[in-house]
Order: sequence, then structure tokens, then C-alpha cells
Amino acid sequence: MATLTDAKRVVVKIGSALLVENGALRSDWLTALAADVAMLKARGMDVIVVSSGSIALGRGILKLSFTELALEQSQACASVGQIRLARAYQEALEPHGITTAQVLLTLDDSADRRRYLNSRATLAALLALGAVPIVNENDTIATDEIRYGDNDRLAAQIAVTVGADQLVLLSDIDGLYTANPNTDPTAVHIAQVSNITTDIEAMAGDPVSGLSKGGMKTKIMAAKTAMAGGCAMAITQGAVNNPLAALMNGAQATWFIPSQDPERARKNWIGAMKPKGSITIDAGAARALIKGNSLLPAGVTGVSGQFGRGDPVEILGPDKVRVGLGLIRYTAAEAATIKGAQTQDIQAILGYSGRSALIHRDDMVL
Ligand SMILES: Nc1ncnc2c1ncn2[C@@H]1O[C@H](COP(=O)(O)OP(=O)(O)O)[C@@H](O)[C@H]1O
Ligand SMILES: N[C@@H](CCC(=O)OP(=O)(O)O)C(=O)O
Repeated sequence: MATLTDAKRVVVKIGSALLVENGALRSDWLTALAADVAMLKARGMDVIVVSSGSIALGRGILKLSFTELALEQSQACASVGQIRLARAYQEALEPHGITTAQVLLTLDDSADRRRYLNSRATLAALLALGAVPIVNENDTIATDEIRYGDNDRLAAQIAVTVGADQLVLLSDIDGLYTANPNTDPTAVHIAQVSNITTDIEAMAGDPVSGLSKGGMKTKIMAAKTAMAGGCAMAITQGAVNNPLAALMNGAQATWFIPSQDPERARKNWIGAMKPKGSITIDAGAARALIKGNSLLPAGVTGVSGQFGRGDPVEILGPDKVRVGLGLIRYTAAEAATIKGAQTQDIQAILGYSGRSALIHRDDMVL
């Protein structure tokens, strides 16, 4: 059985209803949550917070609490609320000596592989620097209608993007039940799910009322994404103070357990992609890759196909036999220009600085 104690990298998703009450921030709750985050960091874990609440806060600030909002009004509320939200996290975490970073993303960002690799690199750099990224959907440019509940799915995508081993959804309920317990008194709590069957999907309903509109449905969708990426996911009660400490101490939750770890899942995901071109490498580079190194331009002897940054390409050995597959960080034209070059010469050749590796070892399967 998974517990939060085992996590090395954890994403925590916080719903609007936990943070905002009657248009105002629940400061005491957030202060306690900051202590929870500091406790996880002190145990050596990387922490990313995905927080909703910008629209709910913005509505309060703009005094639009009792109005049905048009889409652009929701987006305006999000812009107003997001500044307040980010500052609230900064002020709550600062006393613990923790630096916060604001990251605004859309669900589309992980579908576009170039943006996916960029957000992955930025988040990894922030975590390496010890910062806590506070992520929300970039509501101003969200192309779909803003639907509350999308942050469940966004959090799962981010968890997979950064290779988190656990995702915790702090909710207004302590897990998945066989039916919505708010409307069905016979509903029974489910402690663990290792396979999302149609029966499990059928259990998940909408929320009853309030600020959140995603209900269990978006949480089950999030669980599917997380599990496919090798990340365990917990749904637990967030309304109490210090919900993460409570989860560590065995608070009731539903744990969704994946069948593989994040690294294996990522390699399988890359391995299943259809290559858009190929890179031929020399024998020295092939040996370096087998030892676990990234592919540098110096070892490349040929480039073929039309690919963009972030696209999957086949890696061929000197004898044209397939060595592996990876997500490349340069376009086909750039790769052809810098093939055979030393890393320190890339800037002079291209006229701008690029990534040192053509294909990073984390983005490669041999
Ligand atoms: N099978 C179920 N088990 C538990 N809760 C359910 C179920 N089906 C529907 N729900 C509803 O989903 C709600 C949680 O979703 P939501 O309010 O959107 O959470 P959050 O604010 O954390 O995003 C519960 O309070 C409950 O009303
Ligand atoms: N991005 C929106 C929230 C979207 C959302 O998923 O809300 P919730 O169901 O409360 O987690 C906001 O910050 O208001």
C-alpha cells in the first residue's frame, strides 16, 4: 500500500473550495498547508503545488460573487485573482525559507512536444534550485471554456511531465466511494484502485454543489493519466488543517496504484512513438549512449527526415542499425548544421545558444 512517506517527488493539487470561502482567502488553512509543504521538503521531497482559486478570489476582489460570469469575465477574474493567489503562497512559504515560482500552463502545453520539453526543463530547474512551483491553468489564453475541475487533469499531466512518483488531490471528500456519498447513504469507501475499470468509472459522479464543478469524473481522468505515467495518486480530505501531515499519518484516502514506475512508463511512452526522421551516429557515440550518456552533436554523422524540436527521431548506429529512439531538441535543419560539432561551438555555428545535448538521456530509449 502506497503512503506519502515513500514519495521522492510529489505534486499536490488544491481545489478552489479549500482555499477560498465567500470570495476571501482561508489564510489559516494556507498557513498550515505551508507548514505541510515545508515538512515534505525537509524530508528531502521535491514539491509542486497545483492550485486553483484565482477565479474564486478574483470574483471576491471584483465584487462579482453573486453574478453568473461570462467566459471573458471568468478570465478577467482569474487575472485579478492569480496575483493575489501567487502572493498568498509566497507569503505563506517565505517564513519557511522556501522560494516560490509562479508557473501558468494550459492542458495543450503537454500535447505540443516542444512546449512539453520546455516546461519539463523549467520545472526540473526550479526543483533543482529548491523552489516550489505554484502552478495554475493560464486562464487568459485557455482556448476551451473555463471549466472548474480541469486542474485535476492539469495536475496529473504535470506529475507525469516531471516524473513525479505521487500526486495528491486535496478534495472536499476523503476518496472515491462506490457512489456519491452526499446523495447515496449506502456508498462505500474504496481504499485502493490498481485498475480503472468501467465499473470504477461508473462510480464517479459530479459534485453536488459549490465552487468546484469537476466532481469525481475529472479525478478519475487524472488517475488514468497519472497511472499511465507510473505515478501513484491519492484523493484525500483537504478541508482539515495540515492535510498532508494527516495523509502521512494514515488519514483515509483512495490510492490509485500504477503497475510501473515513472521512468519505465516514460521510456515505454517514448518507445511507442512513430519517428519523424533519423540521426546516424558514430561508434564512439553509440558506446557513450549505452553507458547512459546524452547524445551530443559531436557524435552525429548524418541527419535525415523533416522533424521539429521535441519530435521523436530514430537513432541509427554506423551500420544503420537502430540503436534507439529519442525526443530531439533541435530541428532537422539545425541538427544537420551542427552535426559533428563540439558543444562549445554550437552558439558560433547557429548564431544563438541551444541545448548542449541533441537528445537528452532522459528523453531516449535504447
Ligand atoms: N463516487 C464518488 N465518490 C466520492 N465523491 C463523489 C463521487 N461521485 C461524485 N462525487 C462528488 O465529487 C465531489 C468532489 O469533487 P469536487 O467537489 O469537484 O472536488 P475538488 O473541489 O477537490 O475539485 C464530492 O464532494 C462528491 O460530491
Ligand atoms: N484555473 C481555475 C480553476 C480551475 C479548477 O480546476 O478549479 P477546482 O475544481 O476548484 O480545482 C482557477 O484558478 O480559478
